Amino acid sequence: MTKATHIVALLQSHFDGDDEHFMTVAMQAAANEARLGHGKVAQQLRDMVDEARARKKIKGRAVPMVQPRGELANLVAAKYVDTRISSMVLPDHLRDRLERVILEQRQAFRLRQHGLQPRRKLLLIGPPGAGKTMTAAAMAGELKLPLFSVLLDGLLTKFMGETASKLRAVFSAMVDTRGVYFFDEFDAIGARRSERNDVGEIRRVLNSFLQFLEEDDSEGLIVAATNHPELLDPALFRRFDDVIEYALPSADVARAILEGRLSTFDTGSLEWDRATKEIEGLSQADLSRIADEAAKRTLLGGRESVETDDLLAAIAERKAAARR
Ligand SMILES: Nc1ncnc2c1ncn2[C@@H]1O[C@H](COP(=O)(O)OP(=O)(O)OP(=O)(O)O)[C@@H](O)[C@H]1O
Repeated sequence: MTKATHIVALLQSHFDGDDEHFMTVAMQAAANEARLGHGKVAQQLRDMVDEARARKKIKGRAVPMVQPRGELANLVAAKYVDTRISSMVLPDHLRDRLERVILEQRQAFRLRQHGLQPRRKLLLIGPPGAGKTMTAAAMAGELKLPLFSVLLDGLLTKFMGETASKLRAVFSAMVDTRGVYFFDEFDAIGARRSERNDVGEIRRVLNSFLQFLEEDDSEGLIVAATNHPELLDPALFRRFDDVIEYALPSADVARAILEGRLSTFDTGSLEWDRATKEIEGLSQADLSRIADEAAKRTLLGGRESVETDDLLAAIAERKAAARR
């Protein structure tokens, strides 16, 4: 058993907020356990101290990334978000996959203790407005991590080699600051290597990305998203831990999105069947806009309940805008 004096010293250093002394005492306790022949628990204590020290080192080096400085300021936009998976309307299979990533991240320490790696490199594919960006935000919100959106305009320059070095800066930031790093419109980076293009720059960028992704063992999440998976180099798919596919909403999902956004209104008299017939082909993003538009019509009409005509007019307007 660990000596009572160790427990007293651990408590004392905990109350004093002296992390270094806390870890020294923990190592003394480990040595004591080893002397008593309790090799397994001794090793467990040492591993925990090593892990805690590594985390501290990472934290200690952190740039205050909410305002990225220097070159990084042009490469990533940082923010804290409070989006949740529960605020998304998702088919069960998709919700299960996203929750699995979050669970693995939350239990990362336990997994690593057994030599297992949590899922942390995700590729999201699917049509525009289907919730890929919202997913990246929800991951950040659930894990209480900052969301770093990589700015393609800052990253992709016409000068050979410069983009690769900027990409390196983003990947080093991942080591310094744990967060969700979101590469939207990822096809701009991940297009096929065989594609002919200006002076081979894109090919070079892709090769760098593949290399950085492969070497990366930071603790954050890398989330790449594209509406054009067919343009991606096949080599990319297997470098991600998970490729998650998004689709336009089913009638049930569509109705749930509308109902969710209109939840502060009375929707009791809405003829849902008439409305859902009209929404085929519209995305989750279209539906949230439609709900907002119907809500405005209701409010400005001085009513408390949304009428079918409010919704049908909002749908027609959205479809017309999409055709333009
Ligand atoms: N599953 C969902 N549940 C509820 N609302 C959603 C969902 N997916 C998307 N939305 C709504 O649509 C908006 C746009 O979605 P988002 O930006 O995540 O789409 P995207 O797939 O990233 O699109 P793009 O490829 O055009 O960037 C969200 O801000 C949200 O209001």
